[in-house]
Amino acid sequence: MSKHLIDLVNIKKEFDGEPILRGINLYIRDKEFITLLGPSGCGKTTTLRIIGGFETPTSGDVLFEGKRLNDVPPYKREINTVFQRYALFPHLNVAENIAFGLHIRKMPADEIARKVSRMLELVGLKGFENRDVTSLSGGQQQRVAIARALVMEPRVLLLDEPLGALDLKLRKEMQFELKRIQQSTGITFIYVTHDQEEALTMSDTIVVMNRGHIQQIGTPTDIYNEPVNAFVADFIGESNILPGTMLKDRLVRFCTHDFVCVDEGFGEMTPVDVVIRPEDLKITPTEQAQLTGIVESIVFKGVHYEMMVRTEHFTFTVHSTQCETVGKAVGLSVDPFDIHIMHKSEQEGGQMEEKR
Ligand SMILES: Nc1ncnc2c1ncn2[C@@H]1O[C@H](COP(=O)(O)OP(=O)(O)OP(=O)(O)O)[C@@H](O)[C@H]1O
Repeated sequence: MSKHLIDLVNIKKEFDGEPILRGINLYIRDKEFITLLGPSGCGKTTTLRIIGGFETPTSGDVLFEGKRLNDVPPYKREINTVFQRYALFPHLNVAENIAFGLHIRKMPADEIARKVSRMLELVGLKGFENRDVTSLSGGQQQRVAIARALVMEPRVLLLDEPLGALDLKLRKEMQFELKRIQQSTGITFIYVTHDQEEALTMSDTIVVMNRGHIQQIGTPTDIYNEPVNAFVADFIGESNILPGTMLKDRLVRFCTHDFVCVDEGFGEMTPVDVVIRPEDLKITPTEQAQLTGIVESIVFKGVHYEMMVRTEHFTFTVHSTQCETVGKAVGLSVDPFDIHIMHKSEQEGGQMEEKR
């Protein structure tokens, strides 16, 4: 999994003079599962459509194995797409839907039958070949749509929020299925979602986007544990983000106290964002704690309790398996390894870090 399959080189896109992509630089490796993740409107779908050839960039190049792809029409690209609203042909049964593209290619019938059968097995729909597609559940229909795209044996599959229309339980199942399908076929998957959990579960690489900029590229662990700025930290998981000042290496001040941290490389007296995940704050007896506060609210979240703890300068979100009581004075402690220091978030982006 090392070769660059696709390169996006300084891609810019404007709609009616409005910049939507502001210089996207990204390489995609052969056989990887890469996810474009970001809030609604950040430009994920536009990026995907440019890769698919459904949209032309205002400037910049799309390369496929080093060759410029800009002027190659979608049907000549070794790329296929699965959309959120899987447009299946309602008058064709499951097998006929999957076989459709192969018929267009005038493939011999026995070969088509073999490929369709393999696809039905791959997506877990063996025995459904003669079913009317309109009689299938949403998840089953989406499997047919995926099989229909995969049977064409593209090098790359583009998936634009393909699970968006499914309920939560089915989504989880399909996430697992898609990952398995991607691994067993070795096809490069470029996946678009605004759901951070989905991105963390499925991807080899996550590209976090905001307002037409890439904010960070990395593995799920990198992105979760080492977000480059407060935007990524906040978007990828709930976080406490506090204004702070770097006093000197490994000493940061926030909430008027000084804390030891492990991050370094910031100048003295640099204003920074201090990011602490809710699960990294430990409730401790007040006399031993670094910070003290009052529990303002408690919500049971299934696996943990989410508590808001108001200290003198900041209200922290704390996740704990132990339930406190509203109004109680508690202490909060945090390990130096769990204090993440970031340069002040540049909301317009520009800050991009690649770690892979
Ligand atoms: N054909 C178009 N004409 C004009 N504006 C467009 C066009 N396509 C997209 N846009 C605008 O570009 C911006 C980015 O859209 P895009 O669909 O790429 O975002 P996204 O990150 O995929 O969001 P979502 O998750 O909501 O689909 C939006 O503001 C959208 O309105």
